[in-house]
Amino acid sequence: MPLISNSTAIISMIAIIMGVSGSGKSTIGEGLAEATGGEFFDGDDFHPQANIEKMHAGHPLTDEDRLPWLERLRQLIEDQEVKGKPTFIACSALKKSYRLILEGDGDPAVKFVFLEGSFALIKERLDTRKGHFMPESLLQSQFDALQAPEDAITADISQTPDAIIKELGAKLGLA
Ligand SMILES: Nc1ncnc2c1ncn2[C@@H]1O[C@H](COP(=O)(O)OP(=O)(O)OP(=O)(O)O)[C@@H](O)[C@H]1O
Ligand SMILES: O=C(O)[C@H](O)[C@@H](O)[C@H](O)[C@H](O)CO
Repeated sequence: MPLISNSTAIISMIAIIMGVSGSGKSTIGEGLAEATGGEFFDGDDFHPQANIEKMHAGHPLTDEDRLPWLERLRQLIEDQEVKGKPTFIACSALKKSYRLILEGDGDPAVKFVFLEGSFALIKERLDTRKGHFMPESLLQSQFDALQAPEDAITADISQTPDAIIKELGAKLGLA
């Protein structure tokens, strides 16, 4: 389902697909990358192992835990900007202060895409997800930490993945 209708390369579009655990960041980010010929990165791959182990043990991360992770993701963003390909990064980016780190000094290439959904719907999805390190028990702490962005592109996650990808492709100017 190619979204880009012409061969014009999208220069430095870095979309941070954000939201609580289980909101669909990886599913949608991978789908957008596939649909646009862009690149997808799972933010979890940039966590220190200690963070993964802490979450797996059922403990929420602190601002201090997340700082090195966010700094590594900012470096990824800067590395990707020179490639001139659409880039999609799954990253919870729960707080405004985290988003300020990711967007550097107001980097115009960075766009936040907020996947919005209810606790009940996301809990239901996490209950059926298998083989992931993140326990469903941490979902409330994710909502507690979430500071919804005022100026992000948003999508209602009660839709199907395909419908969300199509909607976001258009909102990102990729269709
Ligand atoms: N729009 C959707 N409709 C139905 N199921 C969905 C949708 N989006 C994602 N899912 C399913 O919900 C679960 C969570 O999705 P996903 O792992 O992509 O979320 P995530 O935000 O990346 O989670 P985490 O932050 O914990 O890695 C998966 O089992 C996925 O298949
Ligand atoms: O900021 C955080 O608390 C973490 O990054 C979590 O969001 C996990 O990365 C993700 O949800 C599990 O895969």
